[in-house]
Amino acid sequence: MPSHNVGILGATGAVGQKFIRLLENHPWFTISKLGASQRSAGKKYTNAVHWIEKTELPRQAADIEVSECIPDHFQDVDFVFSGLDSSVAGDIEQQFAEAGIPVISNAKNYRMHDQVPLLVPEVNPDHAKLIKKQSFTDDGSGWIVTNPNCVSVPLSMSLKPLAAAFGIESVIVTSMQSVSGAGYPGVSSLDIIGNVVPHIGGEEPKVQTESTKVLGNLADDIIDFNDFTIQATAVRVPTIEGHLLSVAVKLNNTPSSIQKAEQAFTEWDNPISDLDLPSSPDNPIRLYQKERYPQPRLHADREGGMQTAVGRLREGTVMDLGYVTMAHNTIRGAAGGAILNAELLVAKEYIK
Ligand SMILES: NC(=O)C1=CN([C@@H]2O[C@H](COP(=O)(O)OP(=O)(O)OC[C@H]3O[C@@H](n4cnc5c(N)ncnc54)[C@H](OP(=O)(O)O)[C@@H]3O)[C@@H](O)[C@H]2O)C=CC1
Ligand SMILES: N[C@@H](CC(=O)OP(=O)(O)O)C(=O)O
Repeated sequence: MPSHNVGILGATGAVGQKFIRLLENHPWFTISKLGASQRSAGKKYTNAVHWIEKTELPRQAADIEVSECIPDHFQDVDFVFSGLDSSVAGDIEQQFAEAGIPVISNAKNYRMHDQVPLLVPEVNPDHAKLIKKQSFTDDGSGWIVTNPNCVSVPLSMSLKPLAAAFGIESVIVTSMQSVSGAGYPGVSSLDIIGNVVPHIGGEEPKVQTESTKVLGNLADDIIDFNDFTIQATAVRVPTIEGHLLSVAVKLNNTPSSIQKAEQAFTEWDNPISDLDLPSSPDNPIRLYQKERYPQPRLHADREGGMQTAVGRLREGTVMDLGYVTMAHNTIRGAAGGAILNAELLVAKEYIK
């Protein structure tokens, strides 16, 4: 696979740092530009960033001079990843796409746009075709692809096998979200230590819509959203990484036994397994049988933080099934998910 030069917008943020760590020694992508706000521009990355990753700041990134997020400064990259703050991501990402620089974004701004794929490679790889409908540039060179919110990722991944086997009518989900989801410095320690905060601003509407787009059907260049309904409650809990979701689901066709529901997970075929993408987990969904699993501290890092865990699968009393699911919010739910999207788009030759 040819090597690609990439830029990172929002490189100094919590998600930007995760991009830098995950791209160290990436076989296809080399970081050549880093962008952040005026506050950081002109400084060496090592002096601009407050590094919060457990691993050493990669040498190659440490010495890069941070640029403002202006397309002219990024002319030598093949595409950019965006971990920008959503208050600025909309305008900046549009400017890059209009300048003919593809944007693989983790921000929420374009997720629900008609022509923007909301991609989870194992769930809706075909939605990438929407790229060709975008009109940021006359020649189609600039476009935007997004990944879903860090709750919508494990929700979509875990619903996919059930949707394929039984169809989904409705979902009730409660997400127990780790503090890293709020970035750095994030939630005040006085609010979260020894406590649970039963509200995360703006989160529930995203969770209630994004997975119906991800699980929608693309026909004639239009996504027909899946018609299941979702009721979401988003809660901040004092874990550090890994969002754990409690899910209850009503299906169109009730499985005849819990074993049939288990089979939906264990026999589900990963549609991109043949592509051998560098960040692709061997087992994108792991079904745990132990009643006390999955747990954020024990399992969020499995398969490089790219695996979605499912457990406590059981018959429901009000709905058909209950289960829990969990994924690493800043890897699978953010930077790692965006990198997997980029790998898919290289393999499918949207990025040349
Ligand atoms: N944390 C998480 O788990 C997840 C986060 N996200 C999303 O990812 C994005 C980033 O989140 P996070 O990393 O936590 O946020 P941070 O606040 O940690 O980082 C924001 C980044 O945006 C840059 N920035 C801010 N203002 C400007 C500006 N005017 N021009 C250019 N760059 C600017 C900052 O640069 P500087 O340092 O110079 O200020 C910094 O690099 C958000 O959209 C968030 O919603 C999505 C999923 C999960
Ligand atoms: N709101 C999420 C993180 C986030 O920034 O989500 P989004 O990418 O949808 O804005 C959390 O707190 O865990």
